[in-house]
Amino acid sequence: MSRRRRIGVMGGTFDPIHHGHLVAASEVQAQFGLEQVIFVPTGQPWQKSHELVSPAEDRYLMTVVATASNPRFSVSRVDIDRGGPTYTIDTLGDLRAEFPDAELYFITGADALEQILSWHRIEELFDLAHFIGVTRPGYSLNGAHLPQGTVSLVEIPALAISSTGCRSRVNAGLPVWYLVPDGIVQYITKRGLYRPEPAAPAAEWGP
Ligand SMILES: Nc1ncnc2c1ncn2[C@@H]1O[C@H](COP(=O)(O)OP(=O)(O)OP(=O)(O)O)[C@@H](O)[C@H]1O
Ligand SMILES: O=C(O)c1ccc[n+]([C@@H]2O[C@H](COP(=O)([O-])O)[C@@H](O)[C@H]2O)c1
Repeated sequence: MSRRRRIGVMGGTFDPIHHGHLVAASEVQAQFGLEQVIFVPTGQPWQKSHELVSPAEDRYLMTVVATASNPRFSVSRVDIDRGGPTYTIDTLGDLRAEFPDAELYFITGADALEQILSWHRIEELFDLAHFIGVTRPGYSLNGAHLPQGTVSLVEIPALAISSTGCRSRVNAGLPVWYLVPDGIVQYITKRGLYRPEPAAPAAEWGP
């Protein structure tokens, strides 16, 4: 009997996307034999409403640039195009409609997994996808608070990189080479992201 297609979903704010995200997706892809991993940049991440988040189009384009070289990676606009606050229940609903014959594997770092019970309509989420928690330096990986059988815990190479750290470094004039892919360093510079002065709105982009 043939196995159902397995598709990974890597949701994130990706402000900016960094090698921690890419290694997590790559490791889970390999360990679970996923046909592809779809990166899904958030629209408005409602639990970060107190934080200044870069325009969705910048985060989307950085995600496209960072994943372009891996044939098993792709990027979805579902959360951005839906508009409003992003809830994973909607992300998974849209992706299930797009891939009705696939099993979905939603990838989260240990920090996100700790908070998952605060997510919107959490009790329904576990019916839509299998959850994979990956190790992240500074956080302990534990699924004891979650219903049995809903989450797999996976050890990945430890990369102590965060988007917050990358933004702070750019803001302080420090390099982010090798923390993010080369194209992302160039994108950040070109768009003036994370500098003390705000970036121009996407509508004002010139050639
Ligand atoms: N270094 C890392 N190792 C493992 N997982 C990570 C790492 N960085 C982020 N993740 C996971 O990737 C997903 C998306 O993360 P997100 O885009 O919020 O990045 P972040 O670095 O946590 O950002 P910020 O510092 O702005 O909160 C989350 O599930 C998060 O736990
Ligand atoms: O559904 C929710 O209520 C919910 C709350 C917080 C985070 N999430 C999702 O978790 C993923 C990582 O989010 P973040 O904020 O750590 O970048 C991303 O896909 C978010 O949409 C989802």
